[in-house]
Amino acid sequence: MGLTAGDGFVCGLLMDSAQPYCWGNSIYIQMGVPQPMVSGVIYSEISAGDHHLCALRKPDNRRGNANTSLVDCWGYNMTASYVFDGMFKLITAGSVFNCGLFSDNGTVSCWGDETGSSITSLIPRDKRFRRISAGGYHVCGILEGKDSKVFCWGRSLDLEEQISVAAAYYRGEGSVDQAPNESMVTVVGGRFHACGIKFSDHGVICWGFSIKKSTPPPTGVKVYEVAAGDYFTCGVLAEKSLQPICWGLGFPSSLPMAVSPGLCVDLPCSEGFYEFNHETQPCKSPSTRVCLPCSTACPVGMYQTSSCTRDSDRQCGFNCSNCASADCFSNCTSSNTSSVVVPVKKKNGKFWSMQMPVFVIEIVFAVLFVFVVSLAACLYVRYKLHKYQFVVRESSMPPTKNNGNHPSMLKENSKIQPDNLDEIKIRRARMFTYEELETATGGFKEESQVGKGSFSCVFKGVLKDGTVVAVKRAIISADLKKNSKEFHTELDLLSRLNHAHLLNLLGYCEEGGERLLVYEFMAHGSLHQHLHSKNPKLKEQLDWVKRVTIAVQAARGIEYLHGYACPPVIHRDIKSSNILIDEEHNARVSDFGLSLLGPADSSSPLAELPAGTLGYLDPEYYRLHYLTTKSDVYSFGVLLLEILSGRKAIDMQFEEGNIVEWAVPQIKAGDVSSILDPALKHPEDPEALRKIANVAYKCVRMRGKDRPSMDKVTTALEQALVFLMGNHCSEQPILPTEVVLGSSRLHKKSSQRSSNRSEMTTDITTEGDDQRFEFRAPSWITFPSVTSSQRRKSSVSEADMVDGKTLEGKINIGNVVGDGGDGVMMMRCLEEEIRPASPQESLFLQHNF
Ligand SMILES: Nc1ncnc2c1ncn2[C@@H]1O[C@H](COP(=O)(O)OP(=O)(O)OP(=O)(O)O)[C@@H](O)[C@H]1O
Repeated sequence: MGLTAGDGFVCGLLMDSAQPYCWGNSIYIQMGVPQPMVSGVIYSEISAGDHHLCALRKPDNRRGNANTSLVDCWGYNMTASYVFDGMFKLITAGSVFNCGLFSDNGTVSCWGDETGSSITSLIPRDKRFRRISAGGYHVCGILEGKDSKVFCWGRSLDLEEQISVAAAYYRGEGSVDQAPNESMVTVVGGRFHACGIKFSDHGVICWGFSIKKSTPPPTGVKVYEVAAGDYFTCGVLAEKSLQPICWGLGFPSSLPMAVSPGLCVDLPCSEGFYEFNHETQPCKSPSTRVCLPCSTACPVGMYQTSSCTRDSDRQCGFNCSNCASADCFSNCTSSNTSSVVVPVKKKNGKFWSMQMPVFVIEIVFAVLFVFVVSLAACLYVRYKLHKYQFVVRESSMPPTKNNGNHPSMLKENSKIQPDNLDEIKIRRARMFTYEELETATGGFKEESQVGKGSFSCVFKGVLKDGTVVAVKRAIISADLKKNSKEFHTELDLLSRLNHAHLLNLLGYCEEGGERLLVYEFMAHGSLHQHLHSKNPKLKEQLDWVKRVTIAVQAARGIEYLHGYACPPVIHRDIKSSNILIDEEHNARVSDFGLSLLGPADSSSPLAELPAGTLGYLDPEYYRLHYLTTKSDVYSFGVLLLEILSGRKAIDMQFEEGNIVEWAVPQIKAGDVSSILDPALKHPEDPEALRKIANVAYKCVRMRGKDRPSMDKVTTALEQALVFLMGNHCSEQPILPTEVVLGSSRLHKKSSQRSSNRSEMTTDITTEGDDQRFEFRAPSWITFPSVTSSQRRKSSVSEADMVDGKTLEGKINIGNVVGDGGDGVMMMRCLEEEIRPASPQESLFLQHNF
């Protein structure tokens, strides 16, 4: 194979040096010729897994190793040279392993991550293969012999278990190692599925698991070649067009017009191959042709009608007088049971004459049906619109600040006046002209640039009225559609959300191809810049208290997204560069470009293709597309480890480059001090950091359902912060005022909380996530908003209830504000912020909760 691709990278064999050359965006496979590379070595074949590449060396008879195979691999966990007794015919890569097929005896040898795949221990030693193809955690091969049946093996128990958990999002008859009992010409492997081309009719057949929204494999078409991606497969249509077609999920949307089923080689084709003659003529030179391998035998139940010739493959036919398979029955007509194969033209003619009236009736019926349904739909929509307009006219209430912000109201309004939808959604954000922002940032000059993301550059700017802002300008790419999507997601979400620890959107600009978002300027940049700065002073600026405060604040922002926004929002890209720090070192969660509105019930996950940042990606989401709010919890766990250790989520300069794999064993062993950032002095009492490390460890558990929810994480972090600060710091509020505007979910939450009170225990940092007591921060951390006030109220009473004692003594709250004076004031604030629900809002609440 001269071209192969892994996760975010592609490699090809260079024509001149016959060495691999890679490009793309992978931290494991660098651009260029992979290193280390032995000079002068040439390769015959390459194959790439998720994060690795293997290349089969061309045999070098001069070195006397004629009967050995040498394979060089590079990338995650695989960089080494592997030597095997015997010659490999081909090599093939799964996600985390590689296999080779020996040419002399058809046996297989595999190497790589055995724990993830069990591939080596499951190799069928007694079987001989003609060809093999590996997918995610399995290998399928076509067995030698007349039958050409397929045999697959390999699995990950862990994955299988996860798939069964996520069964609602996968479909499939069984696991991928249960191949259908069919003779096949070729087979390929995806992540949890495999597909093959059937011998009988060259149609495709797939098995294993696929994601629910996947499109099914094509039927009734012949294909020449197939290739598989993680969750999709593509094939080249054999008969007419040589057009590629894909099925499954997540395949490329723009496909080339026609694809040659092989390379053009000089005529004549070698023995066992036939010339591929096609009207599209894939080969330019008249003396070259694509040579395709002749099939070696006819499948069971068929017999040879003509042998392999120079320009045609072996032809096989069914014996219609003795059909034993469904394929045979469908190929033979009842009127012709004695003949071997019914001539196609005759068969078609008769078929059409019988079927035509039926088709005509069906089409007339379908047209009538569509007409009636459309008419009914139009009448229904008209009726609804009329009703809503009536409700609006009836409503005497002018749009106040709060009711406009209410998501439910946005929904209803959008139904009433579709033309005003955009206006309503982005009502809080001001529209800027491009010129205004260009002036504010000095023409987007380089010195104004404060950061750069994958899809945008961020500039510092000063508006005419003196407001300092950050202007995020989407990098103008050919894919304006993608830019616009992320732009609108962020614009839409930020316009609806409002929380002290979410970055505030001030405005936007959408002119021509330009997409700009205007935010409050965060004077201290991102948490990433602080934690990973080469400047030790910048690192030290965030001492332990500041770091943990930032963690608490970020957790609150995310908790708001999950628990109080309606519908809940899954951020999908929680990482240190998306936690921004303002002048007073308060944290704001930013970058909603990838966010999704989740299902109201977090136990029903979204099947979304993975997006996010490597190192922070929830494995369950990454592998299974199982996306819930717990995916954000995983990323937040990685962020906590980053805060504690000062290490990047993935840092290949360390032997254990992945922060989770490095830190979790140490936390589990109780050795938290060894993961703490050496740039900071260890605190006198490391208990608080130990608690945070435990929270982080729970957040990064493999299964989402074993991770705590964000509200529990926040509670535990707040408690740790109190431990960390001791008495002396408790005089001043360290967390700024939260402002949470109306969310209907709120009402449910608070009532749930009060009804749950009796079940609550003390600490999520102790084992067992069902411990429900939500310890809340002491009152000097002010919560004059709805959520916060309610929390505070319940916290005080909950704290009072633990073991019948108050917790004051235990945690030494210091200047606790009693439930008297300030508490009353806070409740008044609450009423001012959230007015009583309007009739429409009440209706919405009743309807939804
Ligand atoms: N409001 C802001 N104030 C100050 N600096 C900001 C602001 N917003 C972003 N930045 C800086 O710009 C950088 C890039 O931000 P952006 O959100 O575009 O990308 P990212 O999240 O780092 O990367 P990606 O988009 O690839 O996930 C941030 O890391 C931060 O340093």
